[in-house]
Amino acid sequence: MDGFIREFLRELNFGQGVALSFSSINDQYLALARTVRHYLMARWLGTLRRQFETQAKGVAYLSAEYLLGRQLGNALLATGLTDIVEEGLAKCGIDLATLRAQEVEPGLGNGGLGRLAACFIDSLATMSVPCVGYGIRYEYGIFRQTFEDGRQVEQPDNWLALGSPWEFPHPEAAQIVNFAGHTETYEEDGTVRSRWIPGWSVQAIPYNYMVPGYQNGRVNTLRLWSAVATNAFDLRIFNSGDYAEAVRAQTFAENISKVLYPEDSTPQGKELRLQQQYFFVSASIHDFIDNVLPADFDLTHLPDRVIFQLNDTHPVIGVPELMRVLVDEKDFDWDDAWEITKKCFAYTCHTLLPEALEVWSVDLLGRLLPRHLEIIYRINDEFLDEVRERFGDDELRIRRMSIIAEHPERSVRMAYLATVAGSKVNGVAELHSQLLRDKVLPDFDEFYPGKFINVTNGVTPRRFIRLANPALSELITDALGVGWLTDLERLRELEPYAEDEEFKERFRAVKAHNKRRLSRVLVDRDGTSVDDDHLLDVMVKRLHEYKRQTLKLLHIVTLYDRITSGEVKPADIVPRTFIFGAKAAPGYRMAKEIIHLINAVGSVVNADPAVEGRLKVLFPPNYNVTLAEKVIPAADLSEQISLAGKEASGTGNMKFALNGALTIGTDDGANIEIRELVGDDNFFLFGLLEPEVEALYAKGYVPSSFYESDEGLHRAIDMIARGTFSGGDRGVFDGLVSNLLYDDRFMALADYRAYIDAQDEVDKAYLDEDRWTRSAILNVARTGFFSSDRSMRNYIDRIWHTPPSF
Ligand SMILES: [N-]=[N+]=N[C@]1([C@H](N)O)O[C@H](CO)[C@@H](O)[C@H](O)[C@H]1O
Repeated sequence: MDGFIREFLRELNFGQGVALSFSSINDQYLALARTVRHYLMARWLGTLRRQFETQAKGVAYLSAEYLLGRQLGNALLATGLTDIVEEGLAKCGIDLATLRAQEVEPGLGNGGLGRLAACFIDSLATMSVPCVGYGIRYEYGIFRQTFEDGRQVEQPDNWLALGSPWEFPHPEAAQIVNFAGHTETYEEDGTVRSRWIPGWSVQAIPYNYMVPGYQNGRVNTLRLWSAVATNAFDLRIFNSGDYAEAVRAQTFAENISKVLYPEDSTPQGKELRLQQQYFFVSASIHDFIDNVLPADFDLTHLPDRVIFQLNDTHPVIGVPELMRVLVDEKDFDWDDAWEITKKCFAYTCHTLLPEALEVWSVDLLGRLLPRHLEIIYRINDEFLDEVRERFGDDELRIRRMSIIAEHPERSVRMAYLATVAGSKVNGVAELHSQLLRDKVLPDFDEFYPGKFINVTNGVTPRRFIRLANPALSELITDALGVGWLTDLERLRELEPYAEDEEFKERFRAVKAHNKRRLSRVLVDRDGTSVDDDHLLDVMVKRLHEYKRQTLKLLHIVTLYDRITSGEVKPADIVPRTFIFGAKAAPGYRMAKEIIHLINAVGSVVNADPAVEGRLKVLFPPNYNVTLAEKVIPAADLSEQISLAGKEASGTGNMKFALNGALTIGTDDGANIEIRELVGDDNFFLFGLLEPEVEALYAKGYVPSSFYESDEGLHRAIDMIARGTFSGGDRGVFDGLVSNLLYDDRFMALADYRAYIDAQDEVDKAYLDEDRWTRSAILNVARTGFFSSDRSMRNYIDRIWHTPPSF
């Protein structure tokens, strides 16, 4: 410990340049972060050296998003230094928790996809698998959400403002990334070749982040790129007095990595977004070839050294980029280059929403990346030749399968390009992968037998059990001993404890403790609190109509109506606190309307003495990884109520079950696999199944018919319509009400009755405390499958073939 204190004070004095007695919390946090990273440095350098010596095949994970969460706690856990640091700091009169709370989390992602990437690289490091995560170092991450009069207002997320001690910039390893310009063909030894004459370029500066394995001596690397101008400052123009023009190039370049696009599942076809995608993918591919591979490496063997995993379609421009590098820069002939490329990529699809599958117009692509468009055209021509060979001149099939869509505008279907080029295509939950094969890409599943597989998502137990829920972790370790954190299926051994009175007592005490802890956090944060005798009913995820926060709202309004109409005595209602957490994409008007209504319903319910102590609605703003770590361990009920066939997987659902919450949910995404593992008795299932949804769409869905035929639903919608939650002003939520009655694309009204009935079952179950506790323990015991370590084992065995290398 003395060693730690010495290091820390040295870092404070010589790193921060302050004496302990004059140091700010931020000084102390930065000094601590840098001290802790010292303890990881040897492991990092050791990992890099061993990787270079062994030349083992590794994963290059290409993702436009990484939702990392705070780093300090995870670094302390990985090094096993938490207790020493806590005591050492206490000796200096410093509280570790205060410094941990000082860290601003890097919000470099929108939701599930970004967090999944973070869980995956954590697991690969803990499993000693060589991996470099590649992405973008956005200067501004996902916006900070505030509420004004119940409406979402976005604030810029200036996460770097107070310093960023976990990153290591390496300007000397910058890559040049080109854009625009034109191509020209030329003849060489009888072969017509094409070359790209770019119009402009930027520099990509790498910032390295440690990805520490859990107590295994290994530290992998996350390399995030930041854009700067190739010539940042034009002195000649400056001396001519046009100061803004003098730095225009720099401003222009910086824009590329300035800010994360805040859309989740609805991509923005903006040019800057494509610039961002090409920027990090081109820099990453060149970096891997120039800096990870030995200088004289023969790229014919590239597939033996790396698999580029495409995290959704965002990095798919990497396919024509590798072809360009091999053909134009390394003089490979086309066919050889294509054979290499096809073995080097694999693609994970994360969605089922047609509007979420990215397409880029050939106009934009031709302007920004003219050589890449040429390459895509040739890939498509050769692919369609193969299709014709197999199926003859079936024009409809050719048009359906062409990477180039002709309507509504000639554009490149990135999911098709990824499927043609990828060695494997996977969905992220069983149902999702099946629907990908049957509904989204059936022609490709038929054309490429065996290419489509499933790898169900997972979450890292280091962050979402050990760090987020130390009380539960202690209880599990008391029962099972150590080792379960890296072998989560061992949670099965907890099953017998569901019948153990003392364990059940301690399990309930853990949940109550986490509720009190959450309440303290919310009191500090927003001045609100949680009653720990309330059933905590939690819905935290991005705001999207397919996730159906409106259905949750209709339940709350129904309960409120039951009490205020006198239909039910307040004492007969199981006291519930509803917690929402959700950001809406700034341009998603209906999502913002729903946020407004949640806050409106909350302010009326929370102020109404008739329901005081029975119903409470909380909507802490700015839901993020840090808040998730406090909310999820405190929850009793996990809301996973998307319309069947819409949520590819979900990962929050897994985190809740692993922390002892029971799920109320539809048979959608990974809910199905959770229900199958925990058992129907320990899951509140409701709602239309995916085939029933399709049948209702086909038959013609008339949402108002459900309103007409269900009195409870009728009353709930009428309460909203007549202004009960908007001071009697009927107009405020008119748009939302009309959308529900006459559009309701995601069938909230169709599933209303089944949902309300299931919620009444929840009330009955919760009143039987012993039954609820047993179910909660069985949820923990039976969901070890959802560790991201298991997901990684599946990727390694079925796609990557990158065994751990020690
Ligand atoms: N983009 N995207 N897709 C999602 C999430 N919104 O980020 O990816 C997540 C990670 O695969 C999924 O769990 C989730 O269902 C899916 O909607």
